[in-house]
Amino acid sequence: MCGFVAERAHILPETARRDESGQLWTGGVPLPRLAEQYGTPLYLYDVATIRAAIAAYRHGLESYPGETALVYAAKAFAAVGLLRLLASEGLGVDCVSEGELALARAAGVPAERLVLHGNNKSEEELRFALELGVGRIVVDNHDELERLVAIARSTGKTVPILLRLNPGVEPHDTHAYRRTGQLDSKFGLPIVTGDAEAAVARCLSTPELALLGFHVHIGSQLFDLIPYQRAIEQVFAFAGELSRRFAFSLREFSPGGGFGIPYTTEDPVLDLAEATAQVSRWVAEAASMAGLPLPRLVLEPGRSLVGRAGMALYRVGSVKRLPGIRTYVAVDGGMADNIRPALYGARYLALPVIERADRRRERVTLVGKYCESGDVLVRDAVLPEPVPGDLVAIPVAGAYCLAMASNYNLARRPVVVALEAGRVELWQRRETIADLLAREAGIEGARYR
Ligand SMILES: Cc1ncc(COP(=O)(O)O)c(C=O)c1O
Ligand SMILES: N[C@@H](CCCC[NH3+])C(=O)O
Repeated sequence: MCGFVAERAHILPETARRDESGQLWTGGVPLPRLAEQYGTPLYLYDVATIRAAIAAYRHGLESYPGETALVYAAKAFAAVGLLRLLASEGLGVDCVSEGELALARAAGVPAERLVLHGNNKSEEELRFALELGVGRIVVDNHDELERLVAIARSTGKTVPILLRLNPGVEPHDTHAYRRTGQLDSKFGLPIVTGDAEAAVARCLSTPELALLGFHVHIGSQLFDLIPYQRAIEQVFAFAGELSRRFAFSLREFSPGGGFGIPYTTEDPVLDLAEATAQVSRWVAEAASMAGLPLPRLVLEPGRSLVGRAGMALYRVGSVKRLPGIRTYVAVDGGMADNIRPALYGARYLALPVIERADRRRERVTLVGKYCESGDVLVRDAVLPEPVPGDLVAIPVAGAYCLAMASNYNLARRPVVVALEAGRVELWQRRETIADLLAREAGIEGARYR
C-alpha cells in the first residue's frame, strides 16, 4: 500500500490499495476495470470491511456478561445481497417499512430476527409484520399501541414488543436532523412526561402484548458516548422503579445504533469494539445499580457496519474553469444518489481512481449532473487536473447514500456490486428507463424509442 492510501486508510475500505501504475483496487479488483465493465455511477461494497465491522462489534459485545444480539438497521442501505451476507453472519435486521420487511424476507432473513420500527406504522405494516411473525415490534407511541392491540385481538396473536422510550437526552455532536433522544422529538414515549409509564401499564393489562423490554435510539453519527451513558441510566432507573411497582421485568434492552464514522481525514475516529464494550459495561452496571437481572442486549448499528465498506465511482463529464473563481468538475451522478452534502452539509473526500503523477493537482468543486445549484458532492476536492473521462471515487459512501437515493430528473439509480477476494457479485443492477416508466398509467405498449 503506498503512502497515498495509508494516510487515508481509515476512510477507505480495508482492502483498498493503489498499484504501481496508480490504479485504485478494492477487494482484489482494479476499479478502472470495474467501472469499464459495469459503467458509472457505480457503488461498490468491500465485503471484508463489512465482516471486519461485524467482528469489531462482536468483540466489543464480549464485555457484556449476558445474552447479546446484533441487528442491522436496513435504512442505512438495503439490498438482498447485503442482507443475505449479514444474515449468514447471524445478524437480524431492523426494518421501518413493509418494503424493508419484504426485502429482508426475500433475502432469507429468518422472521424472528426481524425488528419493525417506525414512528407512524400503518395498520397494513403492522398486520404484515404479524403475518410474517417478526421477532419484535418496537412500539413508538400510544396511537400505535392501540392499533396493535386491536390487530392482536382480531388475529388472536400475542405480539412480542419493545417500547421505544424517549430518554430526554440530546446528543450535541451531530447534525440537528440526526438527533432523536431529546424530549422535543417525534420519536419515542417520553419517560419524564409519564407517557412511558402509561404505555407500560397498558401493555401489562393487555394479554395480547408481550412486553419484553425497552429501546432507545438517541441519534446518528455520534462520537461522544456520554449521552449513551445518560440514556442507559435513565432507562434502567425507570425500569427499576417499574419492577418495584408492577409485575414487570426488563428482559431485553436496546440502546439502538448511532456510532459515528469518519468521512474525511479530519473527522474523529471511534473504535467500534471499544465503544461497544463501553456501552455493554454501562448497561451491565446500570442493571446492577437498579437491582435488575441482566437483560438481553441488542445493538442496532447501520452506518458503522456498511459506511466505510461502500465507495461511489463516478466519471467526469465536463470541466468548467472560471479563472480566479473556481473550477466546476461535473460527474455523472450527484444528489440523486447522495443527498447527504445537500441535506446535512456532509463532507466527503474525492480521490482519483487512477493517480496521474504527470498532472498538477488542482482544487476543484465536484458537482453532480442534476438541475440544482446545491448539487455539490465535494466543495474542495483536490484532484489531478481533471479532464472529461476521469474516474473519481468518493469513499465512505456505503450508508445513507443509495438508501436515500431518488429518481430526481428521472435519474436511474446506480448499479451496486460487492467485491471480495477478486470476485465481483452484482447486488443491484442499474435502474433502466423501463423501470422508470413502469409505474406510469396510460402508456401501456407505448414506445419511447
Ligand atoms: C431506531 C434506529 N435504530 C438504528 C439506527 C441506525 O443508526 P446508525 O446508522 O447511526 O447506526 C437508526 C438510525 O438512526 C434508528 O432510527
Ligand atoms: N440519514 C442520516 C441519518 C439518519 C439515520 C436514521 N435515523 C445520515 O445520512 O446521516
